[in-house]
Parts: sequence; structure tokens; C-alpha cells
Amino acid sequence: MSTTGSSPAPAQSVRIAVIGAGMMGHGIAQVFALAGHSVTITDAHAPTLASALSRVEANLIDLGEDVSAVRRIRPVESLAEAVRDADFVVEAASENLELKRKLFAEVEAAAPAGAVLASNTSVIPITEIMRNLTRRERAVGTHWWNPPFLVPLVEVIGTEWTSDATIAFTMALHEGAGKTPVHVKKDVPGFVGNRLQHALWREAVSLVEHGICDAETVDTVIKASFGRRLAVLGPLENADLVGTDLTLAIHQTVLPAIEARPGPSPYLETLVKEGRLGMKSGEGFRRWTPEEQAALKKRVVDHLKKARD
Ligand SMILES: NC(=O)c1ccc[n+]([C@@H]2O[C@H](COP(=O)([O-])OP(=O)(O)OC[C@H]3O[C@@H](n4cnc5c(N)ncnc54)[C@H](O)[C@@H]3O)[C@@H](O)[C@H]2O)c1
Repeated sequence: MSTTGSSPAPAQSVRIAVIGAGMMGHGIAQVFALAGHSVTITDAHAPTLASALSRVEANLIDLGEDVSAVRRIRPVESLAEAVRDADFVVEAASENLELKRKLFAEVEAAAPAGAVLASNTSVIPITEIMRNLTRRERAVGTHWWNPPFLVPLVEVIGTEWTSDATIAFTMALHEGAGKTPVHVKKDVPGFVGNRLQHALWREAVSLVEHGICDAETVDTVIKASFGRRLAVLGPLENADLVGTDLTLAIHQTVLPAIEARPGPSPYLETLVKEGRLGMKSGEGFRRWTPEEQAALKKRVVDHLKKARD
């Protein structure tokens, strides 16, 4: 595709290359394959690459989707071979700036000159990842959410160098694959979704840190109140619903009282220092038995499937 010309129409079948076959990468490959695109996928960890197709297949069966879509995904050991004929490359390797920079240097050397190059980083500015590329007008962020085949949003992030054609192609590609792409116009850390999410998490940790309530209560308050509405009523829709005047009055009282420190909470730092790492160590903010962990994960997937249907 041309990344410099006018907005291209979304191609019928695009050649996609996915770098990283972990939690996000295999799911992204699945979405594109299900949309009819041909996909190559690569991973530096051989067992992860070897299990990619069986994980996609299991997902498709569980979701009641067309299992034959898995045949459109081709696992490839070499990154250069994976991207050689690609129209669109999406990187979903580990969240490490130096690694991502190194990967995109390799991608740029091997991929076609017109291919769009995307990173699925959660929070790292795309500008930082892509600044050393030669053709930065075709570099973009595509921030998916986990699991990629059940959460609709993809944030499409442009840098100061990204061309309009690159944004248009990327938006159309993801919309065509059944996702809900949104254009993030400035490349800020955390983009839009994770800035909003972690503004809430900062206050959640602070409430526990200051003994205002325990961790379970924080989660109950959210799930049993505004969390119920969030999927159909965004905060700014809600502000308009109750009135911007009431919103202003609330902010005048509440904002001076809520957490505003710029760094992470010392309470969170202590948890990590003490090895209370959450479910993987059996305890974080709360204790988790293996049964409780499994039940929570199942609740989330069941809820997302219901929302999809
Ligand atoms: N997990 C999430 O909820 C989530 C959501 C949105 C975005 N992301 C982002 O997506 C990216 C991937 O996250 P994940 O959760 O899938 O992680 P993951 O650890 O499950 O997968 C990362 C994969 O990258 C592979 N990898 C590492 N170095 C590589 C290299 N040099 N070449 C090829 N493959 C390499 C690893 O072997 C691993 O399989 C990260 O940037 C992460 O921040 C994650």
C-alpha cells in the first residue's frame, strides 16, 4: 500500500505479519485470519511458536467460530521471512523499549517498503519505539485489549511523522476485521485507555493505602455501581446526562481530596517488594486460592462473551 498518498480503501485480503505469539499475538493473528486475511506469525521462543495454532484453534472452538480460519495462519521461525511479503506488520513482543526498537530495525530491513508497521505496546509512546526508522510515515501504534478476540477496542496512535494514509489504512483494516478502532491524535504515554484506567487504579490503591476501605470493598463499589453502567455510558456522556454544572460542583469538592501524586503508591511498591505479586504468588491486594483465580477468570470471559453476543 502507499503510506504517503491519499487514503487507500481497505484491501480485501491483506498479508499480515504478527511478531510475538504470546497472549496478545496469537489472538491478534486469530482475529485477522477470521477476517479472511493471510497471516504469518513468529516468536523467538520456539515452544510458544509451536503452540500458536493449537491455542488459536482452541479459542475458535470455544467461541463457536469457523475453525478452518486457523489454516490462514502460518507460523514462521525467522522474523525476516515472516515480514518479507507483509502489507501490515504488528509487533506484540514483550513490553521492552530496547527490544521493540531492535525488532523494528530488523522489520524495516526485511519488510516491503510500503508495509505499515504497528506496535501493540500497552503504554510506551510509539515515537520512542519508531524514532530510528528511515520511513517513519508508515509507523503507527495499534493498542489492542486482552483478550483481543473479545474486547472490541483498538487504539490507533499516530506520531508526528505518521501519514494520513497510514492512519486511514490501519483504521479501515481493523474496522474490516470487526474491531472498534479509534484514532488517538497525540502520542502520549498510555494513549487514552490506559490513562483512564490507571487514573482509576491510582485512586483505588490510595483508598486502601489510607485505610478508607479494604481492597474487596473498592472492587465491590465499582462493580455494583458505575461499573454496571460503564459499558453503555461513558464518563463524558454521564457528565452531560447529570449536567456539566453538577459535574463542576462535584469536582470542586472531590478533586482536591483525591490522590494526585505523580508516581506509583508506596503501598504498591511494598507489595511488590514483599513478593505479594497477585494471583501468580497467591496474594496481592487480596489472597487468591487457585479455585478463586479460576472462577474469576471464567467470570470475565463469560461476561465478555455475553457482551459480544
Ligand atoms: N496482556 C495484555 O493485556 C496486553 C494488552 C495490550 C497490549 N499488550 C502489549 O502487547 C505486547 C505483548 O504482550 P503479551 O501479554 O502478549 O506478552 P507475552 O509475554 O504473552 O508475549 C510476548 C511474546 O513475545 C515473544 N518475544 C520476545 N522477544 C521476541 C523477539 N525478539 N522476537 C519475537 N518474539 C519475541 C515472547 O517469546 C513472547 O511469546 C506487550 O507490548 C504488551 O505490553 C498486552
